[in-house]
Amino acid sequence: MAGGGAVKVYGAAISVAVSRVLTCLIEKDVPFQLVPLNMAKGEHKKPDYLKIQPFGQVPAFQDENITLFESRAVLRYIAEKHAAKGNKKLFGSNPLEKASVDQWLEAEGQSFNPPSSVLVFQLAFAPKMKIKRDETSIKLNEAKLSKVLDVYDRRLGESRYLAGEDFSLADLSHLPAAQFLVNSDEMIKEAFSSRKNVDRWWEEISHRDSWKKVTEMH
Ligand SMILES: N[C@@H](CCC(=O)N[C@@H](CS)C(=O)NCC(=O)O)C(=O)O
Repeated sequence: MAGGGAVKVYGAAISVAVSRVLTCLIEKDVPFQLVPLNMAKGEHKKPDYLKIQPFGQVPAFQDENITLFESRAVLRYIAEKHAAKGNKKLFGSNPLEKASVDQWLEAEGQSFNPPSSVLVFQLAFAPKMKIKRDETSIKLNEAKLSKVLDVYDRRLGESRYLAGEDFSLADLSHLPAAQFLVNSDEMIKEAFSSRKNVDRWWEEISHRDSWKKVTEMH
């Protein structure tokens, strides 16, 4: 993956926000180096790391002398900087297409992510960490996620992907959390598969080569 001048991504591929960035780099054919951090030992809270990710989270991203954080901002940067490389359709090609990608990328961050991130923790990580599941929170967030999926199902009845006819950053951004959810809970798997258009969309995006490569790194 790495080559001379490769960009650096700090964190582990298993992390949702890190694998979002890795998928984008693979789609764009941009060589990268994954720099592991030992989060169990709190390396993400050490002063040196806080200089590049002041919130003490992963990923942090480094391209020559610039550093960035916030995975969705990093996606936009990679797609703009490497507009002529790899998948050229990830971030649209005119202001209106870009606005549509941005709109659905915001929907992922503002509407899909809040319930999904709670559910990923409760259903995928808490059991491994031997933390007791919070059933009330699971029910509440499953209901919130269902409402979001209803909106997606209607939208995906009108267009092949969320932002239009091409796979974009907006679809890509959903992959990591959605994969944890459908893998770890039958009810959520059913919430995806019982919605015809969401089901078709999920089958299509989750089988992309870029995403398969990232899941192999998990
Ligand atoms: N909004 C941030 C979220 C990053 C985030 O939540 N990272 C998690 C892992 S997926 C993390 O570092 N958690 C450890 C912590 O918050 O201490 C982004 O998209 O980059």
